[in-house]
Amino acid sequence: MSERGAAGTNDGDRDGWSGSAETAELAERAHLLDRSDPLATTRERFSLPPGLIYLDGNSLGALPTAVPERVAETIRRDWGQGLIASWWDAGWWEAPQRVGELIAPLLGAAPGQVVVGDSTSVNVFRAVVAGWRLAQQDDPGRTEIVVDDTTFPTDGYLAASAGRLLGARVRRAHPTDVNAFDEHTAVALINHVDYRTGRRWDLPAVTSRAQRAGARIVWDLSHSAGAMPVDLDRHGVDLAVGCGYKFLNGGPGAPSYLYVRSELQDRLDQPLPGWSSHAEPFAMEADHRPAPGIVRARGGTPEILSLLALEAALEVWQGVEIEQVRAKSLALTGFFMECVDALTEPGRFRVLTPRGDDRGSQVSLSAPDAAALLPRLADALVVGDHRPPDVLRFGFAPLYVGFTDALRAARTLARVAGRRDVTAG
Ligand SMILES: Cc1ncc(COP(=O)(O)O)c(C=O)c1O
Ligand SMILES: Nc1c(O)cccc1C(=O)C[C@H](N)C(=O)O
Repeated sequence: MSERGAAGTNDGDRDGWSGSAETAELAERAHLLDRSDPLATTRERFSLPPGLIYLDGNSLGALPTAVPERVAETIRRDWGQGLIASWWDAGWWEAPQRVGELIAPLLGAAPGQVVVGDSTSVNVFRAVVAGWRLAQQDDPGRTEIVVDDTTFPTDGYLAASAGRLLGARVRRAHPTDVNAFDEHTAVALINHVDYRTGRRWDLPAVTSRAQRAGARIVWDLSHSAGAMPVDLDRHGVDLAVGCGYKFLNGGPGAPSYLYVRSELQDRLDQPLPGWSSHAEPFAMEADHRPAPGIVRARGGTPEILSLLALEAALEVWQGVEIEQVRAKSLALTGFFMECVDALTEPGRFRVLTPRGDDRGSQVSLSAPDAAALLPRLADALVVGDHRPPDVLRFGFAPLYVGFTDALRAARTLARVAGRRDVTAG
């Protein structure tokens, strides 16, 4: 469980530094950037421990202030008093579609194409097999599932398992490989942002390459949705999935979302149908008769408590444009890289994240002692994470992280990494 150790104790000097002209200039810029930040006030919509610089929202988003009361009320009133009637009276039964409609604008999806429920892993499986079956309907001769070779592990594991069940060959390919897909490819599963390096792949180009080869495409948007526009409808994406607990702040284990392009829904043959995806769930028929529309992508009983926590969490997006979020995300990550360059010893860290706009909302640095630095950062109230063997990841959630936070994190990093002159004491 190497994930442990990220939560630190609140002690020690957190801001100390020498105050050189260079650092003073960075501080001044951070201050000005925060002052002109149109998203500066959205931080008030979150409940964060005082003094903490939380740079792990790409793994577990922060707690929106609306969530605790909403969940408590759902438990006390709707479960405690309403009991079984709450499935209808409190809108529980429709919640997977209702929460899907709240996420849809963040994905660039018109209504009726997003449903929420089950884990991302489960929906990866659902989408890959559904994509395979859609491809087989058009061309039963296709034999391959292609997975990007930088994928988050769960996607690779599930594609491999789907491959064994379907009798498909599973092939790894790099997302920039123009020959990644061919006449054998039935479905491709690609991560929009590489969880390790923060590199963003070209969704329109990869989608069109896959589709030109006659394949169906499934995007895993876990590290992009909520941090940048993804424009699924505009780019004609077939299927997409993603986590509810990262940039969507739905809480630990929040249900995931599944997007199915409307034109494909009538033909969707998903591998995990349940009574809740049935056209008449309460008819209790022996055979599954798929519901029309996106409901067809549901499974069993929805996980109401976590679904409604996610629904309350999505209130933080009121009045927020995803383009503003992207602009701030690029500015924040760019500023952080600049601070790391200026404040840490040359060569101490290698920046793995692209400096161009082909990046997500995180900065990954490699150093041989990355694992040892993480708890020291946490002790100084800077929370990032570590991915083996040598990567330090810092996620920048633009709704609650500011430029002064980015500078403070870089200064703290410089100090724990041994830069004595960045310590004032
Ligand atoms: C890109 C990506 N896909 C899938 C997952 C797995 O999601 P879950 O464990 O919630 O099923 C994660 C994170 O754990 C992820 O980063
Ligand atoms: N889901 C997680 C969890 O339950 C505990 C710790 C981390 C996670 C993560 O989401 C990891 C994340 N997908 C990653 O990008 O590494």
